[in-house]
Amino acid sequence: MMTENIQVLVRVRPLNEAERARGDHECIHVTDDCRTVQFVAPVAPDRRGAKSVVKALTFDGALCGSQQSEVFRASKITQLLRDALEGYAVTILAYGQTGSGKTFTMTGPESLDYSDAEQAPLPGEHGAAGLIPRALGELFTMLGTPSHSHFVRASYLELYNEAINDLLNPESTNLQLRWQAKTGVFVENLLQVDCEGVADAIAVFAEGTRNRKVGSHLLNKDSSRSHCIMTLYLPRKDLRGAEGRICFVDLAGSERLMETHTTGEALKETSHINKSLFVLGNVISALADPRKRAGHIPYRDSKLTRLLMDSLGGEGRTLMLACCSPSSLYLDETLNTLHFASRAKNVQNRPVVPQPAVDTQAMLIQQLQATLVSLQEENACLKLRNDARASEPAASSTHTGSSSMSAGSEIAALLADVRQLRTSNELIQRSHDALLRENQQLKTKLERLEKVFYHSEEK
Ligand SMILES: Nc1ncnc2c1ncn2[C@@H]1O[C@H](COP(=O)(O)OP(=O)(O)OP(=O)(O)O)[C@@H](O)[C@H]1O
Repeated sequence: MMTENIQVLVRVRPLNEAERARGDHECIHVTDDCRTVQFVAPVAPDRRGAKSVVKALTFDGALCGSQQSEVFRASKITQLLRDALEGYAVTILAYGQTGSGKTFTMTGPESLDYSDAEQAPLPGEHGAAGLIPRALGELFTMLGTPSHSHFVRASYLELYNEAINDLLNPESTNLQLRWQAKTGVFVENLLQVDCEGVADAIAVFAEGTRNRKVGSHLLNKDSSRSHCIMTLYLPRKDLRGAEGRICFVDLAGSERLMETHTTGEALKETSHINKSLFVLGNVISALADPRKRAGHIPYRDSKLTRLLMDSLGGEGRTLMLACCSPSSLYLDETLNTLHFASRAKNVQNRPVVPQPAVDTQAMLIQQLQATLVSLQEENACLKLRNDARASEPAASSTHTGSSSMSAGSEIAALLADVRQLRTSNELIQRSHDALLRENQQLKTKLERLEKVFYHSEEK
């Protein structure tokens, strides 16, 4: 099976007003090759007294500035959407310290108002729109409206204090993670909304974004307090092939409690955020290390990593957007992000389009149904011919003795055919019903087995 490393793109935002006013300087720099990030790393003083050294890390891409269209291009979203339409599970994951620009990159600036689903700006209307609205626009440009090839359904969840909440149905909280052979890990009872066109998809995105938990602290006045995942499911209309999907993950940012002066409920939120990011770091470290890769990977230590199992070392295709602040004040956090991103680059996935299991029962039922329909048609045809013959004037049927004899025997033969067809219709109908019952029993049995398997896995 082909392996493929997680793709990593680094985005360095510009210094903000507060940082400039404070006199912070830029401590990282993207070089002209648009792949390398240079930074001044502190080291223990050497004999000549030097305390820092210029280092560089290379990624699949690196950019700075505020141009959203550049991020869209560099992320190769069009190709990723094509992959998802083909049946792959694609994930785009924004990672970085609080205030580093994850939400700006995924959604857009605060000035873009998604608070009213009806009035939400459509992609193309605003150059500052982030990756998600742009990807929604691109998807429907590719599919056309209405789409003839795929259905599009969307879900939007947040992971807040280790509880999964449905952002499209705010009453639906603390949802459970389940597992089944066909889909792997999934969130039970998570609402999936049909999107017929880009306006529907943007309205869904706006509704979920409005319901996200946002808080304010010293490093970011609109800080995400939860990890959010918007997923587009893309089943084919002809029911052939696997259902692809594309997930947009906007992680909450790690933060230093001392600096954000966090207390009370916010302190609890931050501890949960930091803990799940810590587990994410452990999972990435284990997967990035060829000696540990084959051993135990601690996915089960947090819901976030369980949700991302397929994207990290699994069968999906993943792009990580590592967001960084350039401010010298946050050099430590930025170096953490860059080293995390560098490890993530070594994580290998094995992207495959899952082959739908061949359901022989279903195929047999389909064949029987087709036979039944053609027999019914034939039957109706024969009946018509039969009725027509029976109503023909007697004169014409008694034209000659022998022709009357042959017509009579033909009718008798036809009636025998009809009787035979009726009998075989009934037999097919009965075996069809029996197969349906058997199929239902097998499905119930399979669900029971999956539950047992899932519970034993949980233990
Ligand atoms: N590339 C950029 N260009 C201009 N402004 C940016 C850029 N990235 C981020 N910003 C601004 O910086 C601030 C923080 O960004 P954002 O809220 O996206 O950070 P975040 O990483 O999502 O933070 P948190 O983890 O706390 O939610 C916002 O005011 C945002 O508009």
